[in-house]
This record gives sequence, C-alpha cells and structure tokens, in this order.
Amino acid sequence: MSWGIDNLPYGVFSLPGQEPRVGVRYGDKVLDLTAALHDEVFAAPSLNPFMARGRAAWRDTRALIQEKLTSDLSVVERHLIPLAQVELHMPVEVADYVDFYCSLEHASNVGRMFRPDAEPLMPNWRHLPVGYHGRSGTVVVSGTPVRRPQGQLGAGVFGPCRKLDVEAELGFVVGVPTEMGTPAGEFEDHVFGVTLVNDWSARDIQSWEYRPLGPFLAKSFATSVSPWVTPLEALPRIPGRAQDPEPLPYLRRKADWGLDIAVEILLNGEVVARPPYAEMYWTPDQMLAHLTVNGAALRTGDLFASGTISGPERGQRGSFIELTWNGTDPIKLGSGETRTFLEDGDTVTIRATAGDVTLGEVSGTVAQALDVTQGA
Ligand SMILES: O=C(O)/C=C/C(=O)CC(=O)CC(=O)O
Ligand SMILES: [Ca+2]
Ligand SMILES: [Mg+2]
Repeated sequence: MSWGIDNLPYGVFSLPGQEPRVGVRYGDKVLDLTAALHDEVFAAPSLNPFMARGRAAWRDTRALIQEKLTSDLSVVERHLIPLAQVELHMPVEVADYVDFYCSLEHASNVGRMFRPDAEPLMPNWRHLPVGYHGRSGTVVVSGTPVRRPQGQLGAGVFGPCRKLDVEAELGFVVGVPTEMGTPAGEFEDHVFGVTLVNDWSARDIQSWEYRPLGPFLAKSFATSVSPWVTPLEALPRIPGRAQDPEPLPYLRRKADWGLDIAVEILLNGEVVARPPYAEMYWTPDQMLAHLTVNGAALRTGDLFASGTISGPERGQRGSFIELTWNGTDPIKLGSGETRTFLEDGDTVTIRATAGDVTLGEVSGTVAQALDVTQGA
C-alpha cells in the first residue's frame, strides 16, 4: 500500500469544530497521535514542540507508531481517521526561512537568461551553497490560493506580474536549535524531516529588482509547502554528486546525504517536468553547515529549501522560465494549448516519491491580481 508503514509522515489536521493537532498519515487515514500515544505534545497546532525533543525522541516515536500500527492495530484502529473527514493545516510554525540555489543546471540556466553577457555561474558558486533569506510569514500550506503579485516590472512600469513562475524544491525542517555563535553539529541531530516546497517566483519583478542584493519581492508573496513532513529516517540516502573543486573543510561531506527523490511538476493535472533530486550539486548537510558556519542561530521550525531542482535534460527543469527558455519556447500541453508563464486559474502541483515512500504533494491555484489602479 502507498503511505505504508515505512513512510508515516507527520502533519497537522483538524476535525470539524475541533482544534488542529498532530497526526501521522497511514494509507488514506490519519492516526490521531494525542489519542493513540497519550502524549500532549501532539495536541499542539504544529509539529514544533515535538520536533524540539530531538533525534532520540523522533526515532523512538516512529518505532512506537510502527509497533502500534502493526502488532497493536486493534487497539489504535479507532484513532485512525479517514482523510476525507479532516482538514490539513500548516504542519510547522516556520521560524526563519532560507532558500538555497543548489542545482548546477538551474543556476547555469538562470544565469544564461538573466546575465547573457556573463559567465552563467558566478565565481563563488562552486565554492559555497549560495542562498538568500526568504519570508516565513508568507509560507502557506498546499491548497492555499496564490494571488498574482503586482509590482515594479521595470523603470517606471507598474502592474500585475506577467511572468509568474514556480520553483520545485525540497524543504528541510529544523527541530533542534543551536546557540548563537556555535555552528550546527551533525545534520541528523538538527533536521527533523523534509517537505515539498513551491517557491512561487515573479520573474519580471525579479529581473528588475534583484541587483545587487538578490530576490526580494519577487519571491516573498507566497511559498507553498506540502502538509506532510517526511522524517529523514524514511528517506533512502545516496552519495552526493561529485564536486570540483573540493569544498573547504567545513563543507566536506561526512556522510551520504544525497537523496534519490523523483519529483514531478503538473500543470492543471498534466505532468510537464520530472526533476531528479539525485542530480543536486550541494547536499543538505552542506547547506546546514554553511547556514550556521558564521554563528547564526537555528531555531525550531526553521525551514531551509534546496533551491530549484533541475536536471540536465530539458524535461527535468524545475521552473517554467527554464522549461520555456524565458517564454521564448512555449511548452505544448495535451489539450493543444501552449504555455510560457502561468495564467490566472492555473493549478500547479509538485509531487515526489523516493522508491515506495511518497512525499505527497504541494498544490496551488493562481488567483487574479488586485486592481492595480493605485500604482498606475
Ligand atoms: O540567478 C539568479 O539571479 C537567481 C535565480 C533564482 O531564481 C534563485 C532562487 O530562487 C534559488 C533557487 O530556487 O534555486
Ligand atoms: Ca527558489
Ligand atoms: Mg517564495
């Protein structure tokens, strides 16, 4: 069965008229953990208090849930609630949100389009995982409509974004904080699990505003995440991609943190790209090491995303700016329509699997921009 005993992602659900609380997905049901495990940590409306307990608690809890769902199934069966009866919420109260830029292919493609007269990769790119600080207050759960942003599209030009795009990414959720001044230790001592992320991007706003400090309003209007957080333990690991030059000692890999995750992007139900996470250049342990090397503190609920997942093939690109080469080469849909960037009413779904483990999906529908008269 999919969503089986080796999967068991955590999320936050509610029944009509009740407060949100933590559950685990099993098949087409959600196990009410407050009731099944008699532990009030799961009565919270986010995973944060549970995630703060740390790695030993994460491991023991997962083992206990697996035991309850197999040998003690008759005891906990009454706490399994059909998904059709529940509403799913933001799984995590996001503290700080950071987005990296870890795909060599994505960085090269975007570099070619945004900086056609320069080298596609900046000189720092192979030496450190480049990132920027995003906006945690507009991280929303799958299903939340995304209003087309408006803003400056060039000198003296204001209006609704005309180049609305998505970025298919993985997000890593921090459970255990660090003290300010002290870099993070082992990856699995801090990171609880993985979500799917759609980093909605307004390419026309971005290309005008981003120099020299990076994306600002082009990416802060909405970032969507999947309702399920998959524990690290559920994910098969592979060696990371070879790196040249060898990174500085603080960035050197001590364990295999490559992830063999197959991602799909769907536009209005049709698959338009299949980005392979296994191709990412910088691995998540390297992102965490870099994020904290200067002494920046981690907090429970921090979310750091991988950056757009793009592979070497055209059909593996994780954004429409790449798939359509900045709108110059539209993609053809099964309906006979073509698309460059997103139109109002379009629904984008990103879903992913790692072997038998599914990470679920993150979905969002584009709503029309506000009336723009005030800026005209
Ligand atoms: O090359 C640039 O100027 C920026 C490209 C991006 O859109 C960055 C971004 O959001 C990071 C990523 O998703 O890989
Ligand atoms: Ca991004
Ligand atoms: Mg964003």
